[in-house]
Amino acid sequence: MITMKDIIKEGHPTLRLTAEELPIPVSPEVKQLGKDMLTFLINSQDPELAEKYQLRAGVGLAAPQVNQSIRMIAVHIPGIEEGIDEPILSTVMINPKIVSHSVQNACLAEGEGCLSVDRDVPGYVPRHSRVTVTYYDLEGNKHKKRLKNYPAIVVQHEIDHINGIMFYDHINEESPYYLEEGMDVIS
Ligand SMILES: O=CN(O)CCNC(=O)c1cccc(Cl)c1Cl
Ligand code: NI
Repeated sequence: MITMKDIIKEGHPTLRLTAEELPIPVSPEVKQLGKDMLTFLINSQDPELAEKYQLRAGVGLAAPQVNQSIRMIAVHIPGIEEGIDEPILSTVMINPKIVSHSVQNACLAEGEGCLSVDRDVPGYVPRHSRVTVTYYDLEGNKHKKRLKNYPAIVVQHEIDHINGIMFYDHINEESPYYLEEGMDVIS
């Protein structure tokens, strides 16, 4: 199982690489890694397991964060009523690609955090408010999803990772809470 010791931290060169596209269908090893990444997220959101294995909670994870420079991400975004209803989005995306996006930008009111960054980096992270993403699942099926709000933000954070981008690269250095015209602040 993936635990915090498997997650590389900022300064590790792999986090700044552009990850390799994967041939479809993926190998059994890549399939297993994808499943392990999703399981990590589910475990990290379970208070008992998180405590037991000292996991920091995450709603997304990208393969480069476990030192695999391949274009695979996992997202597990719980429903509002934690544990009661279906997660909003729970899947592994292979070769995810933003094929279109809104002109409008959005950011999370609380900013963003990253398991590969052991420090708080305050500030708004401007991203596309809405995205259309194509990707392959672990079985090799192609999908196209239109995302908005929190799921759209999380998927963009993960796709950044496979392109060697960290969330704080987007924060305005002079004025971290600068709000661009028309920016949607998501809370
Ligand atoms: O790349 C994934 N991580 O680093 C996992 C930890 N961060 C989060 O779960 C997280 C927290 C806040 C906003 C966003 Cl967008 C994300 Cl993604
Ligand atoms: Ni991250």
